[in-house]
Amino acid sequence: MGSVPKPLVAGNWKMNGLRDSLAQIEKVAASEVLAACNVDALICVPATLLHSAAVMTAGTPLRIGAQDCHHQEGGAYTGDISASMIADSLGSHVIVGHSERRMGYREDDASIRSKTVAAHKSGLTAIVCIGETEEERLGDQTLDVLRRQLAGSLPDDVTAENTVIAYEPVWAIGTGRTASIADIAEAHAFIRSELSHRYDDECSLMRLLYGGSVKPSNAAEILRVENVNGALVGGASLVASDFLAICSVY
Ligand SMILES: O=C(CO)COP(=O)(O)O
Repeated sequence: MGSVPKPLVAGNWKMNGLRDSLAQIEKVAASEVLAACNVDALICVPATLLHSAAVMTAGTPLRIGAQDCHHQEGGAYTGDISASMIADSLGSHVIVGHSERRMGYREDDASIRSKTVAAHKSGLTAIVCIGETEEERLGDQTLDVLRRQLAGSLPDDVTAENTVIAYEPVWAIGTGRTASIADIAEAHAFIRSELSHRYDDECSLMRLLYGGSVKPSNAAEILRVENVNGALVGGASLVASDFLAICSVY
């Protein structure tokens, strides 16, 4: 049985950041704090900044990724970008199935699965997001939702290198509310067990990130939970010092 890969702290800038925000990327990439951490660090920027950020961070420990991709390589899909465009812009990862896209663009598990396949075909690591709404949690449906999203969003041939799962309870995103430590532990143990039913030992060790109001003040407690192998960080990833403080838990 292999060992769990190095933890990953991934930032998701969402629809934030103009060219002058690249200064934050530069600070993170050049930081001695980051060089001293035992962590993989990644920031998923808007498509407009992807290539500049990737060029700026070449040769540093910081990787650059995108926030969504189309499932097709190319074609008549106005406004979309493909996984091969992300790879061509030197991005290494892409987030798929974020709840803001599941809800805002009605993306379903099948379309997220095709995006994951497209990401892998272009050599990208897919960060596949899952998570329950507040209504589903209150209705005691959390584990059913996670089981359904995992089953539907993941292809059969994933590996621990090309796929990362991000558990983001929808009600904890951007709200300042985090799930309780017990709830995070339960969800992550459940996800790990679902993976181990479906995949071989090596693969079921893929990284599981927690996301939802992670910030410097709560990161240490959350990242210490068993089966939490890193974080997907929204708001706190926009400021280099906050992002670095989260990375430095490792
Ligand atoms: O959605 C998130 C990351 O993908 C979490 O966002 P916040 O950290 O701002 O709550």
